Amino acid sequence: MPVHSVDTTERRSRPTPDASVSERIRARLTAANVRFNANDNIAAFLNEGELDALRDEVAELMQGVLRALVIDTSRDHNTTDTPRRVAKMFIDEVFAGRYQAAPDVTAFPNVSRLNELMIIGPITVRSACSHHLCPIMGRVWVGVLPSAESELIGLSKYTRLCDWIMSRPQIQEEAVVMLANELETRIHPDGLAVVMEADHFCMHWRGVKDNQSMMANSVMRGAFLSNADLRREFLSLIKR
Ligand SMILES: Nc1nc2c(ncn2[C@@H]2O[C@H](COP(=O)(O)OP(=O)(O)OP(=O)(O)O)[C@@H](O)[C@H]2O)c(=O)[nH]1
Repeated sequence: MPVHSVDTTERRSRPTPDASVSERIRARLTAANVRFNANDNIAAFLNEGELDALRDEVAELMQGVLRALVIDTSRDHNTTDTPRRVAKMFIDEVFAGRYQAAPDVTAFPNVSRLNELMIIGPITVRSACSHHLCPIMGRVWVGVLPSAESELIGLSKYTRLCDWIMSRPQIQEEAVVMLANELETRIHPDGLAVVMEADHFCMHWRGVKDNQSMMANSVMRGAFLSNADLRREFLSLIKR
């Protein structure tokens, strides 16, 4: 008779001793019941040194992808190091927003009780779609209407936070909402607006091959929703 029964979820999420590093990380996320979609940050579930091991694991699997594509990486000098390059690009560059902790953002109290519209942008966006992992390149504008109780953050931090959120595979509709949530939590403004316009290379480079179309979307919160004049002022200023 077993001394205690093991819940099937627990058993499923427990890695075997020879589990790969990605399996160990996934087991921790599953045990904590934490979502790990393509656009989620999982930095809190990585242990010291695991990013290096994860890079090695991705490189090894990438080698398998090239093999399956019938590319002779042993004799083609251009592709010999491609698996490692791609692994490094995914983990340390284009999807770094999944694996790195949020940037440090110093917040200052709004001592002058500023309550005028601020606009930051255009902030360059580099992201990727979660369907084809093709680039999404675009621009973001942020409008903030602070309240007396708001925290103010440095200008560069808008770009850092935007880059952190965008450096993940995702869809644009979710990206703008995630960015708005992040800014709202940190600034506690009376109103927040985020507008993004971007080119999707899954539409330009492949698929429909429509080079002209882009996507624009916006998130309006608080005063930007309730005050049409404020919304108009923001939208007319970013059009300049
Ligand atoms: N809504 C939305 N769709 C996106 C975004 N990025 C890419 N897509 C679309 O996601 C869809 C994926 O569609 P699928 O039919 O599964 O993939 P597919 O057969 O390769 O589609 P095609 O691109 O039409 O060749 C495509 O229509 C893409 O254009 C985004 O940010 N938001």
